[in-house]
Parts: sequence; C-alpha cells; structure tokens
Amino acid sequence: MKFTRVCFSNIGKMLDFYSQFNPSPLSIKQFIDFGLSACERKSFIFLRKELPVRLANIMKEIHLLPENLLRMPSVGIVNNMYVTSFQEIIEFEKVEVSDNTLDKFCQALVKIRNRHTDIVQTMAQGILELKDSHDVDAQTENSIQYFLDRFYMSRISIRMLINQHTLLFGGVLNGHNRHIGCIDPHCDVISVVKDAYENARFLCDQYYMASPDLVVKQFNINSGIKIIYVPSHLYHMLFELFKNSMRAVMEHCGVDADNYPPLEVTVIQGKEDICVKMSDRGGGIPRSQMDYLFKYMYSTAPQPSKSDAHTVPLAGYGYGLPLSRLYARYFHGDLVLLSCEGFGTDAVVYLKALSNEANELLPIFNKTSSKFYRTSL
Ligand SMILES: O=C(O)CCCOc1c(F)cc(-c2c(C(=O)NCc3ccc(C(=O)O)cc3)noc2-c2cc(Cl)c(O)cc2O)cc1F
Repeated sequence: MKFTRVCFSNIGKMLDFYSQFNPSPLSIKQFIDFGLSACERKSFIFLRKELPVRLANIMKEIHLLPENLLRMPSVGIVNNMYVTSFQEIIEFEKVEVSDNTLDKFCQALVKIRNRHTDIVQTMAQGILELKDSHDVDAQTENSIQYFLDRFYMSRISIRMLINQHTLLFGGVLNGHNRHIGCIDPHCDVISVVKDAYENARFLCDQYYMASPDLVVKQFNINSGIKIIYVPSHLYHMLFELFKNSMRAVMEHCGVDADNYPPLEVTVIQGKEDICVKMSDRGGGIPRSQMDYLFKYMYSTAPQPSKSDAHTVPLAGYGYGLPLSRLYARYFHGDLVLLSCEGFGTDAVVYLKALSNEANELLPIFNKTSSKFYRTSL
C-alpha cells in the first residue's frame, strides 16, 4: 500500500507542476508552417511538455467536479485513463532524444489516442449514472455544462496534437499526399458540404424512405471557396446539421408527403469569415426549447444499442450539436442556430478565413475557472 501512496503523491506533485503552465495555443498557420519544415525532434521536444500541460490543466478541473459526479463509476474510469496517459507521457520528460526515443514516443501517442477513443461515451455514461442516482440541481447542471465544454475542447486539442505528430512522423500515410497531417491547405468547402449531405441523406432514406433535396449556392467568389482547415472537423459539423435538418423536415412534412422542401446551403467568402449557412423548412423549434439543444444533461439519452441503431439513425448520443459547436469554436469560429417556430431553422457555421487568425481556443485551469466550480457547487 505504501508504494501506491508514494506513487499517488508523486503524480499529485507532477500534476501541480504541469498545471501551473498555461497551454500554448497554435494557429492553423503554425501547424502548417511547422508541418512543412517537419522536424520530428522539435515536435517531440514541444509535445513532451505541451501534452502533459494540457492533460494536467483538465485533470485539475476533473478533481473540482461535484462530489456526486466524481463518485460515478464511469467518471472514475475517465479519471484513471487520464492519470495513466499523463504518467506515460511524463516518462519522456528527461530522456535524451534518440531515434529509439522518437519511435517509442510515437507508439505512446498512438496508445494514448486509442485509450481515449470512447471517452465521450464513457463520460455520457457517467452523466446518466448521476441522473439515475441523484437529483441534479440547476447549479450542478451548470457546472457540468461548463466542465464538459472545456473537457471536450481539451480532448479535441490533445487529439489534434497527437494526430499531427503521428501523421507527420508516425510512418502512417494520411491518404492525402497534399495534406499536412490532418490539415488540407486547399479544403474545398462545397465538396465537404456535398459529402456530408450524401451520407446524412443515406441514413435519412434508410429510415424515412425519402429525403429532402439539396440546393447549394455560393457568394463573392466565382472559383471554389477554399479554406486551410481540418476537413474531418468541418465534415463532423455539417453531417450533424444535415441530420438535424433532415429529421425536422421529414417529421414536419410527414413521411407520406409528395415532396419535401429542399435544404438550402449557402457558402459565403468574407474577408474575415467563411460562412456556411444551412436553411431548412422543418417547422422550426420554439425559442424556449433552443437552449436544450446544446445542453449535455438534456441530450444525454441512453446510448442507442448497436442492435437498434438502424431504427433511429438520425439520433446520436445527443452530444452531436454541442460537440459540433466546440469543433467550430476550436479554431475561433462558431456555430449559431436561428429557428423560427412554424417555419424552419437556419444554422450558420462561421470559420476563420485567414489561417493566422484560426488560433486554437484552449481551456486554461486557473483561479477564475476554479472559482466557477466552487461558487457553482
Ligand atoms: O443527437 C441527437 O440525437 C439529435 C438531437 C437533435 O434532435 C433534433 C433535431 F434533429 C431537429 C430539431 C428541430 C426541430 C424540431 O424538432 N421541431 C419540432 C418541435 C416542435 C416543438 C418542440 C417543443 O415545443 O418542445 C420541440 C420540437 N425544428 O428544427 C430543428 C432543427 C434543429 C437543429 Cl439543431 C438544426 O440544425 C436544424 C433543425 O431544423 C430538434 C431536435 F431536437
């Protein structure tokens, strides 16, 4: 038992040490510039400090969560995963840089990424365990909402750093030779829109035996609107929004309607922003219900079991929209909904047009964030 105590107090000291540093946000331009020069040693030197800093910052917040939530089995599993991953990374803190070290580091990153694959579901399970065992008052719900936005944003940022390093140096081909890691320097926005639409339409056809058409328009530029961005992030947001719009239109118009009002997507090239506006005639949702769409507590539905996944394919774990907004905000964009009850809903994804302005938005553990938990306990 003595060994465990010593080991635990050592982790506590290391957490205190690394959490005193603020995470260092990188811009898409910095990711690209670094990726073009592609020096594995420099990346290793940066990540063996930055990853523990980002892990420690969010782990300190996990420990500030309401006791009731912290005690939930699934939250304990999440915390242990972070402790294990933190320990594995700080092993590289002082090792001398050799080819062998670099290989071992890449392997460690892949192991950590795999360990954390299902964290969103595991955390959602923890929320369900809390809802099933305790009454959750408004203050606790607020601190959970605040925490999960920061926790999932932190996770997006850590996976971005790991993916860039393993794709650039891990010997794994990313399947797109012109991409820099997971970033496409010439991401064609309308191609991603059409990709997301076709895949959402496939699910819609499966369940409703029909689906609304798509009308795409673009403004302010005749050639294709391009952005330096992470296509998988843009796809994730658009796929979610298409699923929601299709569900609203099919439910509003009824499955036996002759035809369905098409979804209209407008892509606009601005000086500062690139906007993707998705408009549907799905009957809209009352203002009073809008906030619930982004609430983790209200959208934590029991996970669709694999067997009946084909029954309600457009419904996910309920986290689709809050997570999509985090992806938009991650590089200083946003995702905004404007619904008119009785008519339909517009969803706008704002993206930074300039890569040097597309900076990571990272949660920072400090007195302000800690105070939030204490006052809202
Ligand atoms: O992750 C998941 O499982 C998907 C979780 C999400 O599931 C939803 C979903 F796809 C679509 C809607 C919905 C409705 C609706 O449903 N209107 C009918 C009603 C009328 C009254 C009231 C009320 O009075 O409470 C509620 C709904 N109207 O517009 C939207 C709508 C919502 C979003 Cl985010 C969007 O991007 C596009 C849309 O057209 C609501 C969802 F919630």
